[in-house]
Amino acid sequence: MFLQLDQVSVRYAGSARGAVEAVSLGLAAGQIGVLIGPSGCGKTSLLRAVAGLEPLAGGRILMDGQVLDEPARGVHVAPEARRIGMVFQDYALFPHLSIAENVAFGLRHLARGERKARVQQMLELVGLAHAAGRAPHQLSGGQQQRVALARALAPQPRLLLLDEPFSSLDVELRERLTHEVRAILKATGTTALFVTHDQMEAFALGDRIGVMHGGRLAQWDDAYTLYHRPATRFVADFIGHGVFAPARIVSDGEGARVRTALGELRHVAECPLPAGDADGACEVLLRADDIVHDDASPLKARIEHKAFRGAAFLYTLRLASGERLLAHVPSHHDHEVGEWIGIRAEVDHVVTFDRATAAEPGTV
Ligand SMILES: Nc1ncnc2c1ncn2[C@@H]1O[C@H](COP(=O)(O)OP(=O)(O)OP(=O)(O)O)[C@@H](O)[C@H]1O
Repeated sequence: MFLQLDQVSVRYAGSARGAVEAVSLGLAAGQIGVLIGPSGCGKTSLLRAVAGLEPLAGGRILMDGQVLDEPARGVHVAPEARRIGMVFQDYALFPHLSIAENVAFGLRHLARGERKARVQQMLELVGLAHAAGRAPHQLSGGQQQRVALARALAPQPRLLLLDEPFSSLDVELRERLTHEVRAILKATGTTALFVTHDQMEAFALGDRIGVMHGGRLAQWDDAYTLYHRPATRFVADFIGHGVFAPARIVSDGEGARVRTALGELRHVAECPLPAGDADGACEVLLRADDIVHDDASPLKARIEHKAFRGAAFLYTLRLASGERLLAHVPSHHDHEVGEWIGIRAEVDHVVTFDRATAAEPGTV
């Protein structure tokens, strides 16, 4: 792995609990990793630790085989010696310097001609060659953030760290820039680690996504696995829309199935089933896209709430038995709150958990 974190912990003075607790992850060269999780879960602290800006309380960080931090052996490579680039939320361009001068800022070690060529190349990469002579305030927020990216990439860092780089931009621009930035990072073969709290951004950007919770890394996987095979109840709850419904695992001559209020679910082979009770009691994750609106279905649910999501409605439904469900329904099926609609479950990945207890194993 190009970037390797082993059991990394960060603890702030005066705080009983670690901001980051024993996090291990690996990122191959050229891969993009994304850390997501609720506010205060330790994403920024972990990113700052990789940058060398926070000392480790334990564990070690390696990049390209070199130990950057290992407190047990007294190793700490200074931030400026790591060749790590950073991009933050608030552009942080120098207001009194032109766009070209901003990009040239970290290139003082290069000869003049080479520096000029690199600046030109970087500005072309982010599509802003025409703005080289302008001042930062003459550019839009999205353009300024592209300059910040060009400035961070110009010294050819070994790793790029980006902390919520799009969070001050509006949704549409954010989505476009997310794709652009991924394309730029891939074109330059840059290994990068992002922090975001936006799932869609994480899915669009990350080759590997880490969900953090209470300082710990709950799961580190590709987007597909994270969504379809969440390792913990917290991850299942945090990613996507869904509910945990009471269910029972039955196993006989026909193989294992999960019996729910929506009928029996098969396709359980991919996901490990919990040990469960002796009688197979468990909870099954039913995502909004597992519940299909079907007028012909004998199973009916009452619409309790609906939220317009563009192409689809997110319906909150209630079965006659009292169970609550969420369903994504194409928005041309515009039913009223209070109406009963036919539904059925179409679950390709059946994910079960032990029946809810106060605390989930493996999380804090
Ligand atoms: N400089 C600091 N001194 C003391 N405690 C800190 C410091 N910085 C962060 N913390 C605490 O460490 C924990 C993790 O904070 P961190 O900023 O890493 O979380 P985050 O996931 O990035 O949050 P957000 O999404 O809100 O930015 C929090 O409990 C926070 O209050």
